[in-house]
Amino acid sequence: MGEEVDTAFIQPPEFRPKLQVINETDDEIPVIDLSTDPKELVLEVGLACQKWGFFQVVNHGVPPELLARIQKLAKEFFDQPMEEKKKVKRDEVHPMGYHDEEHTKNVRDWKEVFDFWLQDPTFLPASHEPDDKQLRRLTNQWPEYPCGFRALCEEYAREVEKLAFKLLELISLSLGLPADRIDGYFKEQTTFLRFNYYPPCPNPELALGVGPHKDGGALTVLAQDDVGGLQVRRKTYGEWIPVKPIPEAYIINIGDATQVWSNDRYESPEHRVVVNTKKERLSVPFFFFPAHDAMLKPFDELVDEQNPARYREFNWGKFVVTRNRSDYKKQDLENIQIRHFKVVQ
Ligand SMILES: O=C(O)CCC(=O)C(=O)O
Ligand SMILES: [Fe+2]
Repeated sequence: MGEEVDTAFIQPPEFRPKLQVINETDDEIPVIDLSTDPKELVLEVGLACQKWGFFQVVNHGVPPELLARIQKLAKEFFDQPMEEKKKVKRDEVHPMGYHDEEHTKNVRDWKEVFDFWLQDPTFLPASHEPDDKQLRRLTNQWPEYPCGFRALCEEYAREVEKLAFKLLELISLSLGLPADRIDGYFKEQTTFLRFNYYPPCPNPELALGVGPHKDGGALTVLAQDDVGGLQVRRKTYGEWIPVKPIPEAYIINIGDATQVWSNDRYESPEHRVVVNTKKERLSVPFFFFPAHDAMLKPFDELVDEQNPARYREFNWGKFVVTRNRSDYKKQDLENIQIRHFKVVQ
């Protein structure tokens, strides 16, 4: 044994990954062809959302050469000296930019990130205090190098946004709702994109690239490279299932907002990223987040006497800001989760 990771990265024993190769199962995360006949497509999406909350899509409309260019650009950014990356370091005033101390559940993740808002500026509540009605105007931080970074990031984000809206419509239809039922929550958005860079790790049995978590928004549209490492926790037996890299496909997962809207018909799945000793890995998630003033609760159409609402209404902006408080200060209490809005039955 040579190097050892810093203790900040060490997962509690129950969270450490078992690294033996998981036997191939015939029960894999579904791959959905978006060029399928619309009626069939809605059924496939509905089944995938119910069973896994995770699926991959092909024939999705995002040009593969654009994805290849953005992956190359992101890699060039992370390959720069730390001094250069720190010029766009994220802090409390600029919550977007470069960061290498991301924590999930108070344990440090083995990765570096670069974040940017889809909409510049983006508005969020100034504080988590319920009575504070002030807003903060938030803007992106762009590095000087690699050249053309901003233009390509913006072009890529707009293409993935189209795919995200298409998926939102399919999800809406699969719940028996009109295609545009959810669109209104996204006129103004708090969506952001992220580059996740996972360097090789000397102790992949002790640390994780990202600890177990659920994504917050409506859905996530994620590109991964060919290395692998993303795992989803299966609902029925609870074991961790790898999400197989498929060239040019996007991985889609349901987030907390959709869980609330659907009144738990679709659940936001738990997932994590394992790292390895040899290969670096890059992933590019698009976190499709509603507007700061969106009020979230189960859709009336999905609620009746047999199926009462399982969540009380809450404000999306305050939820996000409360969650983000743990980014810079270690919190004693567990971070806010949607189950804190659950109605006790
Ligand atoms: O890197 C990945 O494959 C997934 C990362 C992830 O879950 C996240 O950034 O929320
Ligand atoms: Fe995630």
